[in-house]
Formats: sequence, C-alpha cells, structure tokens
Amino acid sequence: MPEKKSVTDSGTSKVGWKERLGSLQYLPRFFGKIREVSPGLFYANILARIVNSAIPVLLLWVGKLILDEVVLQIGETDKDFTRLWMLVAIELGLAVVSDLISRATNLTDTLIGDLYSNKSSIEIINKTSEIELSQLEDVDFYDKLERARRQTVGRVSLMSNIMAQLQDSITVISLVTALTVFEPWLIALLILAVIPAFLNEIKFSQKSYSLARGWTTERRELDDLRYVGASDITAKEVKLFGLTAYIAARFKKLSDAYYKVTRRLAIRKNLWGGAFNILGVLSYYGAFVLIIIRVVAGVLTVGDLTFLSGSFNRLRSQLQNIFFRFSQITESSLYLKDYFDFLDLETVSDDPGTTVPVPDIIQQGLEFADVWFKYPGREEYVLKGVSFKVPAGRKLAFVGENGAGKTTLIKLALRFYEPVKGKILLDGTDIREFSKEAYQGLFGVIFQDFVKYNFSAGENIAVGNIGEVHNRDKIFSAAEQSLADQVIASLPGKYDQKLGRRFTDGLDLSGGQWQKIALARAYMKDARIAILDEPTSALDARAEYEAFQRFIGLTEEKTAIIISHRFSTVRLADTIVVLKDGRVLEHGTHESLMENKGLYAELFTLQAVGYN
Ligand SMILES: Nc1ncnc2c1ncn2[C@@H]1O[C@H](COP(=O)(O)OP(=O)(O)OP(=O)(O)O)[C@@H](O)[C@H]1O
Repeated sequence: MPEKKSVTDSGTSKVGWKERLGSLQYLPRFFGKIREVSPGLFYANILARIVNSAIPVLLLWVGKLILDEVVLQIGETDKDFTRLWMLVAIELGLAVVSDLISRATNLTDTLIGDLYSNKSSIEIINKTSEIELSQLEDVDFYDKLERARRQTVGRVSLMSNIMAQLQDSITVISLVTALTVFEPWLIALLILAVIPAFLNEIKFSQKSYSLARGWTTERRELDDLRYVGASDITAKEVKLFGLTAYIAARFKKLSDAYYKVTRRLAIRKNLWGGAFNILGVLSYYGAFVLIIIRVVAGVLTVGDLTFLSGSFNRLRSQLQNIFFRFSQITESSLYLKDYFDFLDLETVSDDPGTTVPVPDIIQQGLEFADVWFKYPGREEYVLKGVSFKVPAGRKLAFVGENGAGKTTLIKLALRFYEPVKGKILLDGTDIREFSKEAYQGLFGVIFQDFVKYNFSAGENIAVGNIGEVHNRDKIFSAAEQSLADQVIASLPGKYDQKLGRRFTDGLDLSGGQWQKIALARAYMKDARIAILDEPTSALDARAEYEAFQRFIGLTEEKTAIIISHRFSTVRLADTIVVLKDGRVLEHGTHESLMENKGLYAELFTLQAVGYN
C-alpha cells in the first residue's frame, strides 16, 4: 500500500551511518572509471581546481593590502599611488585568472560528465546482456536495474562534487592558516557555528536516500504509467478505451502519495536547516563585532578588519559547502554502491568447466526426455514430463491452446532456463555439457514478440545475423525468401528506409509487414536449427501458408520447430506435437493425428469448419 509507506516503514531501505560511510569505499573505483574515460581532461580538471583553490585567500589578502594602502595614502601629504595601483592590478589579474580557470573547470566537468555517462550506459547495456533471462524476468532485478540506470545521469555530479570538495578543502586550509595567524579563537567560533547545520544535513540526506530507495518499485510504476499515458505505441488503445482519466488518476494517486512523504521531508529539512543557518549568521556578526572592537582599540588595521571578516565569512560559507557536499557525496556514494552492485551482479553461469564441442552437423536431432519445469518462484509446473524428438533435418510443429507451454519449451530448448527434472539432448549429449554461447549459436529464432527496432529496414533484417549487416546481397536474399522484399519495394527509402514511429523520418509498417521483415531474420543466418514461434500470426492466411511453404522448402535439410495456431501451416510439418496443460497429449503426422480423432483432429476440424 504505497499511501501508507513512509521513510521508516521499510526496514530494508533504512540506511545507517555505517552503510553510508562504507559506501565511500566505492569512490576510488568510481574515480578510476572517470580517469579511464579521459586521463587528459581528468588531470586538467584537478590541476585547474588546485590552482583556483588558492585564489580566494590571495584575493582577500590583496584586498587588505589595498585598504591599508588607501588609509596610509589618505594620511600622507606627499601621496604616491604606485604601490596602490600595482595592488589593484594584481587583484584584477587574480579575478580574471580565477574566472578563466573556473570556466575551464566547468568545461572539463561537462566533457568528462558526458563521456562518463556514455560509458556507463554502455556498461549497463553490456551487463544486461550477460544476465540470464530468468534474472531479467525477476522484479528485484528490475529494481536494481532501475537504480543502476539512474547512476548514468545522476552520478556525474558526484565527480564535480568530489573535485569541488578537494578545491574547497585547500581553500579552507589556506583561510584557516590565515585566521590562525591573526585570531585563532575565530576558528573555534566558526566550527561551533557550522557543526549543527552539518549534522542536520547528514541526517536528512540519509532519510531522503532511504525514502527514494524504499519507493523504487512505485517510482518504476510511475514511469510505466507515464509511458502508457503518453506514448505513441499506446496512444491508440488509450484513446479508444478512454483510459486517460483512469491512468491519470492512478498516476495522481501514486505520485501524490510519494509527493506527500517527500514534501514532509523537504519541509523538515529546510526548517531545521534555516534555523541552523541563522546560528551561523549570528556567529559571523559576533566575530565581526569583536574584530571591530579590536580595530577601534588600534590592535588591528582597517585592512585587517576586511581581511578577517572577509576570511571568516568566506570560511563559514566554504565550510558549510564542504559539510553540505559531504552529505551529498555520501548519499551519491550510496547510489554508486547500487550501480557497482549491479555491475558486480553474479551472472548465473551453468556452463561446465570443460565443454563438449557442439556438433558441426546435427546427426540425430534434439530430444526432450521427461522434462519437468516450473518458473522460478512459482509453485505449479508448466511442463510435466514432456518427451519428444525433433529428428535432424525434420520439421516439428507444436500445437496447443494458449498457455499450454509451447513458448516455454522453446525457452528451455534455447537454455534460457534449465529443466527442474529430466534432460534435453542434442545428438545424445545433454545440452548443459555444451558451452552455452556455442550451443545458442546453433539456433536461428524468431519469437512471437520479436523486436521492432527503430533502425532501417535493411538493419531490421540484418539483426538476425548482425555480423552481416553490410552484406547487402545477403539481406536482399533473406528479404526475398521471407517475402519482405515486396514490402520493402513499396517503401520510399527502400532498404535504407528507417522503420518505426519514434523518429521523424521513421515509417511504421502493418503487423503483417513487420512479420515479413522479422521472418527474413531467420534467413540471415545459416542456423542448424530454426525456430519460428508464431511470427506469422498477423500474415493473411495465404501469405502465412506461402511463407511456411517457402520456409520448409528453403530449409529442406534443416531441423526446424514451428509454433502456429493455423492448422493449414501446422499440417506442413513432418511431426506435430500436441500439448495440453504442460503434457504431450498426442504426436504424429497430420494424417495419423487425424485418424486418431483426438484433440488435434477436433481443433483441426473446428478451424476447417470455420473456413467453410
Ligand atoms: N516468465 C514467466 N514466469 C512465470 N510464468 C510464466 C512465464 N512465462 C510463461 N509463464 C506461464 O507458463 C505457462 C505456459 O506459457 P507459454 O508462454 O509457454 O504458453 P504458450 O503455449 O506458448 O501460449 P500461447 O499460445 O498463448 O503463446 C502459462 O501458464 C504462463 O502463465
């Protein structure tokens, strides 16, 4: 129940001091990564900040000298402004240099930030590809992915913050040294004034991280609702079903609940922060009064007054910055921990140490031997003792009602999941004994929910074998085989026509046209085993029949598994396996199954009657 959730509700999302300071250990790794993206920019940035860190105290000191010189010259009858103008020139020079260096710092910050964000996005893409499908379908995993994704844009400021911290620390050291020489007691006063604000800052940033973390799932839901409510892909249904108000209301309910807790936190943080800030201001004016008294008493000069009060004020704001940033840094480091946790996520590797080489030519075929399977975290079995063979060079079709387990069989055959019991064998060898990569490389698969890439038509075909993306002839021939060539011929940009609606120059296709493009992917690769999981459901009956006939003809000596709900297509297969509730109900050729008068014959007749 999101409305009831608060910062303290979720025990697992509470973050203590230990975890907070512990997360600082990720900073060296983080800096290592930043340095890697551009060592030149990285060191230039550090150098610029070090140089700039000494300028504030120099500016204050020259300011003091100017003032003392002015006072001196007022009292002189024989005035000489040489030294005064020289000091003003130095002050001007320092101000200009400081400004230029600040700009250089900003520039390098931006450039390194962009490079780092690109690099970490690529890292996330690569890491996601290493992760097992079973992990990808896990909710906890998605929360981790969401937190990691936020690092790519959000963590760039962490670098500037740490660099700025380094710079400000040097400035503080120089100011403290200066103040200690003149008035050491000012330092004590200052620290007393700043510490409460610092502790307050730490406390609230800790709470805000806990809150954000505890609400990860809800924030993901908000993103999802935002997408559903405002996307070209969903617009058709949302408009037609009149879902806008419903989606907006759901969004509002959830976002209001989140807003309520964040508002409460923000108000409390600012109220306390404001109160502690006043303490800092009071301490400054206290120090100011004390310095004035000493100037009037003749112990300090007017220049000393501006230098000391300036240094004190600067030191106070600088210390506040440092403390404030420290809490930001520890908070960002906590996110960094999430990011590295994601990168370090163990990918379940069930490849045996030594692997059997995959067969060059499949001799016997693929066999499911008493395979039982249930999805992780689920109680009920989806496959219950499934056994069948796909002999080499033959075509096998799965038939079965929705949810019977057809796609699950494919996922197991492809080793996206492991059977709970039983074995899957290729040429008599348990498929777990092959290297997963080499084994999966044997297959050419088109899924029912194939991806429509916002790429060109040619590239959309080439994804079936991306190494051949520049092999135009191969792409043309694949398109011809899947009948996609007719679709492409009608596109203004032909094979270079960008597809999809995401971009202005993109052009969307009909469902069946997309399927023809996707089907061409199957012809891009000389796969040993082809799997077509209903990729032709949107084709008209004639086109589907033609597509399958071509497929079977063109892959004559290839092993293939086909899933289709159209019996005119299914009957073309050598063997048909009828699944029901995770079990093989019948199997055989179209003729033998018809003779059997079982479920297949019943479903076939039902569909045939429908066409009469
Ligand atoms: N990732 C998953 N996690 C948990 N259960 C799943 C998952 N994918 C599928 N299932 C369940 O497994 C069962 C079989 O699903 P599967 O997709 O294999 O059916 P199918 O025969 O291909 O159906 P259809 O003809 O509708 O495509 C269904 O009950 C489904 O709810």
